[in-house]
Amino acid sequence: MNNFAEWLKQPIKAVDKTHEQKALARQQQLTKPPGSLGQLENLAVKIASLQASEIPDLTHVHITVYAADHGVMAEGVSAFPQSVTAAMVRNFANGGAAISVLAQELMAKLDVINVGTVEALEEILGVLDKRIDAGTANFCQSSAMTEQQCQQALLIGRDNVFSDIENTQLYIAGEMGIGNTTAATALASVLLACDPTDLVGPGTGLDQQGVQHKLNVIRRALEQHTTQLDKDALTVLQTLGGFEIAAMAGAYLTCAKQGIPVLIDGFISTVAALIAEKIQASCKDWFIYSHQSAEPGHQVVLGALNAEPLLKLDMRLGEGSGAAVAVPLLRQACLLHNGMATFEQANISKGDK
Ligand SMILES: O=C(O)c1ccc[n+]([C@@H]2O[C@H](COP(=O)([O-])O)[C@@H](O)[C@H]2O)c1
Ligand SMILES: Cc1cc2nc[nH]c2cc1C
Repeated sequence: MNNFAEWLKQPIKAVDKTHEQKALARQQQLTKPPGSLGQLENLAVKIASLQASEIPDLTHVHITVYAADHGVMAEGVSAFPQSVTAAMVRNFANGGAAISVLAQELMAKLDVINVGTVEALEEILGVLDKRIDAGTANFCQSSAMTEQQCQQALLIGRDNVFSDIENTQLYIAGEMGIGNTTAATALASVLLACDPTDLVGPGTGLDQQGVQHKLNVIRRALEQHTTQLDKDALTVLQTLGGFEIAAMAGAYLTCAKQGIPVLIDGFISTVAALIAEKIQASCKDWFIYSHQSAEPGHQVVLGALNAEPLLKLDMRLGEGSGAAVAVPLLRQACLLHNGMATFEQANISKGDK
């Protein structure tokens, strides 16, 4: 049995129902009309049960941005050139990207991992070089990844979760990869058995004509790989995915196996969550969905996962930025849960009902 197969077969950790009940009971005792903190109550209960704790705590957030390039960029599927992926890796490390700014404010640990940019980057302080290849292959011509590459990418995500697991109270995976909305759209349309028209969108900013071309490219790829795409989720991932998408799926599965709550970001991150869920269904018990991105397919994928995103801000940046923006809400939900007085403590009547 190799490393990968052993990891894959490890079960997903069961969520602690006792702490869910305890947290629900506490919410009923806090000095507020029951339910008046709305979704913040559900969030606190969810985090308390995922952390199996009476005092849910999100001081230590681990954010990892996975960056990679996509062979399908040869078909002209993005408003931006491929070189932006590598340039943004430098920007993450220099502190100038949105996620760099947000992570600093949250006092989160920020990792940047190069899983496969076309450009072989110089050694950059703050960037982990785990480059599998110079981008994936163009999935209009062949499978995006070999089986071995796909496994390697999943395990990069696994290893990143383990790298700071003792300190991690919440994990966020972000991505950077010009062209990756094409890969994510193709993956989701296969995994959800829907037409790519229902999912395809502008990504970084294609016009209507560009979106139509992107749709045609995706259709061509789906026709080319019909036999492969009829197989399991791992084969679908290998055929149409990206290194960063596979790494995120590997990280999500590992969090769910080890019992670490995950805050999911935008469209591409949610497609990685869908892949993880297709591999081991109960992993989604560990997921919290931060926001609904402006990319039209996101709503569809969230719906398929029965997910209720916390925010809808028309963001469509990726990098884990939407998830980072939602962290203060989660923290405030925990603060209220832990810090508010009970009716008994404050000597206030609970009312008749
Ligand atoms: O997170 C999202 O919902 C999202 C929606 C659209 C685009 N993006 C980001 O934009 C890049 C992919 O867009 P594109 O048009 O090059 O496929 C990639 O780096 C993503 O992080 C991200
Ligand atoms: C500038 C830029 C920054 C990004 N961050 C995530 N995806 C991105 C795409 C572009 C184009």
